[in-house]
Amino acid sequence: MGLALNTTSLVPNHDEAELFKFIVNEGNGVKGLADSNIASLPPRYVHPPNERIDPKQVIDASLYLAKPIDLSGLEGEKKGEVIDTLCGAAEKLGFFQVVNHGVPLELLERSKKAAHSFFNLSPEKKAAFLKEKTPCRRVHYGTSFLPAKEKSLEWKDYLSMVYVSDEEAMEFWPHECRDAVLEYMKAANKMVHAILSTLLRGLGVELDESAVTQYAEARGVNMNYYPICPRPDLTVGVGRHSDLATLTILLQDDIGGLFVKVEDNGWIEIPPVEGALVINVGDTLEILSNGRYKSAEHRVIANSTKARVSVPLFASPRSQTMIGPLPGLPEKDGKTVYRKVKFGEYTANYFGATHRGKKTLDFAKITNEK
Ligand SMILES: COc1cc(/C=C/C(=O)SCCNC(=O)CCNC(=O)[C@H](O)C(C)(C)COP(=O)(O)OP(=O)(O)OC[C@H]2O[C@@H](n3cnc4c(N)ncnc43)[C@H](O)[C@@H]2OP(=O)(O)O)ccc1O
Ligand SMILES: O=C(O)CCC(=O)C(=O)O
Ligand SMILES: [Fe+2]
Repeated sequence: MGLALNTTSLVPNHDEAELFKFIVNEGNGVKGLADSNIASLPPRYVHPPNERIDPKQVIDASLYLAKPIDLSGLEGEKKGEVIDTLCGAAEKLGFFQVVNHGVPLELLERSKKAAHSFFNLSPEKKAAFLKEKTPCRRVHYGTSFLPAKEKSLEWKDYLSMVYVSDEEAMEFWPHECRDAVLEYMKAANKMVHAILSTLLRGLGVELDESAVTQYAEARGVNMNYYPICPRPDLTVGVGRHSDLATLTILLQDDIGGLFVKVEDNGWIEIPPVEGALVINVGDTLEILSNGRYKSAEHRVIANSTKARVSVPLFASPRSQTMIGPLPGLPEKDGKTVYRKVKFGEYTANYFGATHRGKKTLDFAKITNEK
């Protein structure tokens, strides 16, 4: 369907329902809107000023962000230093970047290209993966986070793929990206295990290898697409949130726009570094660590000159796995910050409400600390 857009005024008076149908229900996405050469931002994309980043809030990243960590050091004589840096970064900011991570750089390039290939498909082809139409509930395409519940929409389309088996992925994931995504996901396994094992052991409690494995045995990959935006200053790419999983491994391109919250309502940008992967602590790891490692609040801004892609890989427990502070930690810490919850229940709560910073953690937080 074509969409008649008023391209003259700053915030045109679109018919909101028609716009929603075009973007969300018919699967044109925000890319479909951007491709119709809008010169201004529809009101549904305008976020309140307190949800946008004021440049005055942006702080020098080097005050908080460690230099990219060379993971090859985990196997050499500097092992102790690398372990301390990883644990320190997870504790202080909850975000860090890694290089020499073992994932071939050529695969990172192919994964970013695969994301462009998928989002450049015709709206009809992408719409075949909408939640209501997809032949497999573990793969779906969408826009924003929870469009039906959100007052203001995010300037982002996404494809979400939860991995269960090669057979399912080969049959149901979009052909344009499935091979690169599967290879990327598998090539990252060793790194994911090494980072998680290091962080959990850094907590100083007894832990066997199977415990490390069970907290990161499930895999999901998203591909995010942020089209060129006429007014990035008025909207958001992804709203303030913390991630659900144990660890997120984020592949970003060279455009930038990912910001992490620090003290006093300041925000730092995670700058694109060629060949590096961004790692962040998710809610699950904050819970497992009894609050020691920080599931940092982050968000993405849109861009007025280039379309951005990112490919987050989520490592999490299976839905039936119970998550709570690791045995021995509450005793060691002298307090219990989180209760035990089934990961599937935590997931349902996470996806049940719109982005609201770190509020998702309240579901498992013990309010009167014991
Ligand atoms: C979009 O904008 C975003 C997103 C985000 C943040 C994103 C994330 O952090 S995503 C993290 C990964 N994604 C998810 O977990 C998606 C949420 N999950 C679900 O909706 C469901 O878990 C499901 C994927 C739809 C599966 O549901 P269901 O089929 O009901 O699952 P189960 O009953 O648990 O399992 C059925 C069956 O399958 C087996 N199984 C399930 N998962 C796995 C797995 N990962 N690996 C292997 N096997 C699996 C399970 O064992 C069951 O088998 P049975 O034989 O027992 O039947 C942030 C910001 C944004 O803007
Ligand atoms: O695009 C990015 O850089 C981050 C996206 C994100 O935070 C997410 O998908 O959870
Ligand atoms: Fe995120």
